[in-house]
Amino acid sequence: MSGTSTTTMPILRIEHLSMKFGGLVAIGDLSFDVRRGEITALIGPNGAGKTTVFNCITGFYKPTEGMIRFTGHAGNEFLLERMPDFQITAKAKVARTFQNIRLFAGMTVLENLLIAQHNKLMKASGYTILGMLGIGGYQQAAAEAIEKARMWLEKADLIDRADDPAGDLPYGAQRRLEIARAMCTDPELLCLDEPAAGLNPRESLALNVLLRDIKENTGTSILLIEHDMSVVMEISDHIVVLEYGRKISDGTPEEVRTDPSVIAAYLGVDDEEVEDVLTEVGDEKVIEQLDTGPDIEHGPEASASMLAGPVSDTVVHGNGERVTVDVGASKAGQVKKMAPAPATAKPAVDKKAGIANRLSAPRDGKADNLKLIKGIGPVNEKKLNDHGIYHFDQIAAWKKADIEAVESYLAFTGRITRENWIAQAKALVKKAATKPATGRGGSK
Ligand SMILES: Nc1ncnc2c1ncn2[C@@H]1O[C@H](COP(=O)(O)OP(=O)(O)OP(=O)(O)O)[C@@H](O)[C@H]1O
Repeated sequence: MSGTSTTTMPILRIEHLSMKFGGLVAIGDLSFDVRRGEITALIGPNGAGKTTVFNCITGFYKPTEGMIRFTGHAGNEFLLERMPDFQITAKAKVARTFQNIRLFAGMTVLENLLIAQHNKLMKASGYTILGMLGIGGYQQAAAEAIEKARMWLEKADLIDRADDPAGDLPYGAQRRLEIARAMCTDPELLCLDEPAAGLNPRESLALNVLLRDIKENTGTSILLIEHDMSVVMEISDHIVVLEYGRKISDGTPEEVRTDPSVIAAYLGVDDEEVEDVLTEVGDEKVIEQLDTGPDIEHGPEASASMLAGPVSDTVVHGNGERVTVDVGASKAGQVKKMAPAPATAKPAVDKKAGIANRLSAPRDGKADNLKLIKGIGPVNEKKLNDHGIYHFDQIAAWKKADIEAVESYLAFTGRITRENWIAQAKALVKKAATKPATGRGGSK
């Protein structure tokens, strides 16, 4: 124990954490802080290692390497990686919930909250029957336990269901009950594994309210794993992003939201968006590489990850063993590697110049709806407009050199031909010509 003031110390400091399962590096050299009194979110694609981090913090796994330093509000310091799980709960006061709900379904809602305080009540009884019958502080402890349960039932908006079996509650209410139950143990750190999973928007909102209440009105710090970005961006003070067990971003919601590595690895759920980011910072080779998907031979076999593949880089463990996997697996890493663009890269204006039939503005101030061409989404429509292409007839008239110039800018080699944009554009021009009143065709 340090005994020093802890006001500026993070409640949790993860330092060079690694966790290896056989040849798979689920977490590699991960360091980050959970600051006191804040909500920290741990995000990343499926299989990125988030739950493994939780399992290391809460003592379910012993990490292969690294330190997990917990500093309580009174200056009490613990190295969690050295403690058995029950001590992490009891001494360090770290509570957690799981991805799948683990309530006592047959007990009432109130009983679930009382049983969470069982240890404290037993202690008050002096572990004797006489104690439980009223000698000593048991009665008072029991009254306090009921009062605390009542308070959390109210905060979790469950007071009307106190006497119902927990298993009868709707899903979102069960999630809140789990959190209320964890809070009845007076944790200093609350670790929540996907609390918004499966919730409808109304239930997500109720969850946000509850978590904000915990942050603002208790001393409890929260570490949250969550896929629901509406929850993460709304309530988090600090976000740490993992990809293949490595940290790729760490900052405020705004910083993380605009980090190209994150967009590519996780937030850019749509391939076109990933390509969009890469177009800004990379070249088409990277996109072609991504199109081929992950290298299964070097990665975890049956991971749930949509980006599942090799864990990147090499990790050297204490025993001298090295685990090396394909560096090229990380989409975020590829984006990072490509930025900033090399000084020799051609400026976009050169590529613009390559399209022969550019216009400075749409004719009659009205552009055609280029999204009617299969393969052109809103992002590419905007890019085409930015490059002076507004009308179907412009696309219909493209020659080989124009196609090359456009593909070079959009980084979609072969796509215009593959998706037959020219023929689609010609058909739309023809259609518009037969309905001149709609003004859709744009061929004037
Ligand atoms: N006990 C284990 N034995 C072997 N491999 C494991 C074990 N636990 C996790 N892994 C592997 O470690 C990697 C990280 O898994 P983890 O569950 O931590 O990811 P996650 O980011 O929480 O994913 P999700 O969002 O899908 O829950 C995965 O490839 C997973 O298969």
